[in-house]
Amino acid sequence: MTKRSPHAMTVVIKLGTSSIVDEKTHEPLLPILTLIVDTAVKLRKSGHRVVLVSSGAIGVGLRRMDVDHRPKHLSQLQALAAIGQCRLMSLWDGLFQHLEQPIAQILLTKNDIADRTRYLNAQNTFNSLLDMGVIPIVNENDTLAVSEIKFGDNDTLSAITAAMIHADHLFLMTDVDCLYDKNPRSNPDAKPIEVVEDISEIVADVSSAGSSVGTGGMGTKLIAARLGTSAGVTVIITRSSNPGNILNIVNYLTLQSRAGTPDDEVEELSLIASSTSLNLMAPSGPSDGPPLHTRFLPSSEPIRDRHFWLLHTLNPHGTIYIDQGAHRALVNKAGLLPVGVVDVEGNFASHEPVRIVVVNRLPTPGPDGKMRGELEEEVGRAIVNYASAEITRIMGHQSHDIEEVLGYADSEYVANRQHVVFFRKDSRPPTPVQTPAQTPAITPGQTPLQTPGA
Ligand SMILES: N[C@@H](CCC(=O)OP(=O)(O)O)C(=O)O
Repeated sequence: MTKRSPHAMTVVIKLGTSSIVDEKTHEPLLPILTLIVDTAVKLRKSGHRVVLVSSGAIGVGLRRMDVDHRPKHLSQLQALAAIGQCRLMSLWDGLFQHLEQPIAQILLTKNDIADRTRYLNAQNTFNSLLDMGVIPIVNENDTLAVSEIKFGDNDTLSAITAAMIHADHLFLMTDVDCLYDKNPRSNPDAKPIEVVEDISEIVADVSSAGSSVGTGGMGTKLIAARLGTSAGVTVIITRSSNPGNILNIVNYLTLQSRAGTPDDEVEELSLIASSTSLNLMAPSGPSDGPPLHTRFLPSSEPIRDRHFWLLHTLNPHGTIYIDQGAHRALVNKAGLLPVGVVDVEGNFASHEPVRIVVVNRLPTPGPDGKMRGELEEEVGRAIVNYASAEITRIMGHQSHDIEEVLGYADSEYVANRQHVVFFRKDSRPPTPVQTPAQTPAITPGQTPLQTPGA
């Protein structure tokens, strides 16, 4: 087992398909992979815990089978992923082997972690591997995943992984340095966005699509940033062709977080930096400081563990509409009583996750100033004590009537308070990923962000 340094950070590095294989030839991009391996091992040697989230199975499979284009059929994609994943891992293992760094493969589907026990098992396995000094390499289990149980893109998978293991930093490596306030290609005065404090305040131009072999793009990175920061992870977008930036940024952030700590500790960190051939005092960015990147600051009230799991890893099976009184009661820590339920949608069983939507029946002025009779807002998620058919029968009733209505009463609550979780402003789930042409701005707000591709 490796002894943990007091300054050890847990760092997740996500590499998309376009950083792993050439977009046209699908040949592995060995220079980038080698530099990532070098960086990951240096981080390990500095005492940090490292997880790689590596796409590329389908890309490597395309090369192996000499197929030019990503096929449309799911079973063909899954077959290519099965072919490519073992070659991808053998590529990583070969490179890490040179530096005597053990690795492990973890393949996940959303279904694997929707079950609480399996989620905890995955978390324990990650922790054991990290304690053993191993670098886990994660990918979606493409061969098994169908749309209902898919994370969909590895940006989201990396954010869920980072949240699960309480990572300090998540690096989303991409083909641009950072986000800009304007498109830098057409606006020479475009300024890099270095720090994003509140992701819900920004409008993102997400027209930078993913590569022709991957599924992600800048839109999914912002979604991942929202997920990661809500769980207390600092999310960083930086250029994948220069993985050495990761070391500089981690050391910069470590020093920054220890500002005001005794000199001997800072000296120790500087020694770590110099042992990894870094000169913290010599900036490689455009101004004093770390290399160019966009850093999304973590929430000061992170949603972790059970609450994160409930909000983000479960696909809701239906919706319960509640009135404002029930909402107030939930906010004040009471359970959800049937009397506060006004409608039910979907077909779900007891103990399944559902959306909680508050219905405001009082006429209220809409954003355009016009009065609206009814406003609905999804406020959170819950695991219910009753099935949809049962809730439809008991809604609007007092709890003491449940037995009379159903013939039995398993609980006085439709959902116990500890099984209800509310979204915070920064953690509301995003709308499903759409194609770039359809993708709207992520959140209405003040600051437009752009990428050079936009
Ligand atoms: N799991 C898939 C990759 C998913 C995907 O396309 O992710 P990305 O390249 O990050 O947009 C694979 O290994 O090919």
